[in-house]
Amino acid sequence: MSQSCQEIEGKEQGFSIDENNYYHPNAALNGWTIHTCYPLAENLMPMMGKRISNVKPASLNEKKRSAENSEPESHIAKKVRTAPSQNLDSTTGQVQQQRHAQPESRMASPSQQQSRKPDASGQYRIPADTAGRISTIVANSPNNSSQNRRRVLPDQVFPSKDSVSIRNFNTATSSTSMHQANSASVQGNAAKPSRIQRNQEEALIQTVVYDPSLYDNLSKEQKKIHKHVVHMHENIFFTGSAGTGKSVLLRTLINSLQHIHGRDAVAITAPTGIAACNIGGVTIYSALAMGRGDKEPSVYINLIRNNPKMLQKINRLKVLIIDEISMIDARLFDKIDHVLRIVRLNENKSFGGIQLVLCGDFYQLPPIRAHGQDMRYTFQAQCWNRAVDRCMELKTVFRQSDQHFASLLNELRIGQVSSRTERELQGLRRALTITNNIEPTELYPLRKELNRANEERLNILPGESHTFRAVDNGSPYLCKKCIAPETITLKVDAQVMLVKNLTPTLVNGSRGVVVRFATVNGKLFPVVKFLNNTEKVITSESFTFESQGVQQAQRVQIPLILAWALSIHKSQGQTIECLKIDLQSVFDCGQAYVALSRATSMDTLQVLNFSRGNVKAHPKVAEFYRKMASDKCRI
Ligand SMILES: Nc1ncnc2c1ncn2[C@@H]1O[C@H](COP(=O)(O)OP(=O)(O)OP(=O)(O)O)[C@@H](O)[C@H]1O
Repeated sequence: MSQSCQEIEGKEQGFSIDENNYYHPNAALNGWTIHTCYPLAENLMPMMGKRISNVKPASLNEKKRSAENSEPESHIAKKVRTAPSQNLDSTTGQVQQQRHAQPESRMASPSQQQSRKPDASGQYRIPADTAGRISTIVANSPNNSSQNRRRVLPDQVFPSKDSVSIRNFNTATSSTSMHQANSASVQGNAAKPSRIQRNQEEALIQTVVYDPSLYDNLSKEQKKIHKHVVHMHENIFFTGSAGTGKSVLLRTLINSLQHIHGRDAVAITAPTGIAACNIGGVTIYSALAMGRGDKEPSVYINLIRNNPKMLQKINRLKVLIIDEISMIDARLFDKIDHVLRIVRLNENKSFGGIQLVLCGDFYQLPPIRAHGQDMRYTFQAQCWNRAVDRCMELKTVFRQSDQHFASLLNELRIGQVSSRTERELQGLRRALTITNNIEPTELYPLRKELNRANEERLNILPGESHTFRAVDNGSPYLCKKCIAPETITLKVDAQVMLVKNLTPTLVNGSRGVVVRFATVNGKLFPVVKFLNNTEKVITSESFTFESQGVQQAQRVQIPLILAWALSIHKSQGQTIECLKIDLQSVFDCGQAYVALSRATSMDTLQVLNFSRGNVKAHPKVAEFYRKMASDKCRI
């Protein structure tokens, strides 16, 4: 009896295992070398460094194998993580052309047998359990082209003709292991790779390590969107009210997509610096070298064509992620579509064939538009219907556990506030109690209001002032747009907010209070105690600005802003524990909703000047969501 995993893994790939557990590679695979073995890999370890040609794996203990077969996925994953990496040192041969071999019994499981048949769309699926167990990398192209590589995630679907790179992504040590495999390859005996090949491999190694905990922590509805984006490669717009976990899902998608396609193939963008910073991206304008986005498409097309580096960068893109899509003007969206189709020489495909992942809530802040321009949401763009395959809506609110508060916020979202809700919100005028020496963050619609509020609070503090000046390089225009201020004056007890991710727990938006100043390398820096009780010396960080693929400006400054008061604009996308909002001068659609929905509970929310009159939702948005609901686009 001979079974081939060809059907599971891709058309031209595969090997057979006969009844004696001998591996018989297909002709196309003859000569490939196994480099890295992770899980279940006691049986594969002896194969490392050997070419696939009648290699006999170490025999498996049948009992153990059947026990493993019945183990849940998470157990398997644990094994993966603890696979002994020192064994990898023995690897020799070609780079990362590796083969996964599974025991016969596993391959014959009913779910996998099922998976050998293409689904309705003619694609093949690696079942979740198989993907979790797969341990090595496969490349079936003798050219060893990195384009032929893809990572397999649980339940991933892929076209049968694809070359599939299978790698255990469950291990945090995977990049190290790849590196080991790679360096081992340099010692290889057979076809020693050239420097160019090695560079290509190095580029591949830069790929992102998959973090399984991100996916595991998603809710069912979030996982469903993940599947449509990552495994079905659809152009998706996903939405949901504030606090439904859009950003959390987006971060997971970014991790998965970068892991699969490589870092450079995924553009992570947002319309504003702070929103981009929130997801570790750049503004859409800088990602696509579109300046302020106010010129004709032909200008950008020429600019990109005349910049080989930028052209290469854009041609390499496989996914374009745009967060806070509600703030992108329809005209800009159409312009991006036009430019990408032309520069990528793929005029017939929306966005030049790049997969779109759009995220946001159109009930929140409206598009950034030039003075006097009419409001046009992205869904009003000419290319919207053509470009977006599916709209999906998250329904479970995580930010507010109090259902009453969540439904009250929903009234604000759609701009239909009952008189009872109005009374309730007007009753939130009382002052809040101060915890941990951190006072409520105040939100204002206008920048001048918040600057005034911050300065007033700083002036009241008795201590000595310390001013930190940025060191700028390059374009002053870009430096001015930096999220970190040109100068910031601090005193002990000043309330501050981080504007850069420093550690997994101290991220952009983390708030704290300056507790003292400390000298580091002869310079004075503030020591901040954050809400989570972590104390950290905040030293200077570099903020860089890229345009057309090259760095245009750099600002070196401590990544802090005063945070007694913030603009509603800057607050979008944040969760704020203790909040004071003055709605007197709100002027735009969605502002009141965005401001109030930052709060986690009514107990930690103070609202001044609330009236039904200053809650606005745009009728076009309401119509769009009504249509979406009637099209049954939601989850
Ligand atoms: N699957 C989940 N399980 C538990 N908590 C979650 C989950 N997803 C998100 N959260 C939590 O919900 C809160 C809001 O999440 P997030 O900021 O991603 O929401 P959002 O939809 O992007 O909100 P906004 O539209 O206001 O930017 C965060 O505290 C986050 O940790």
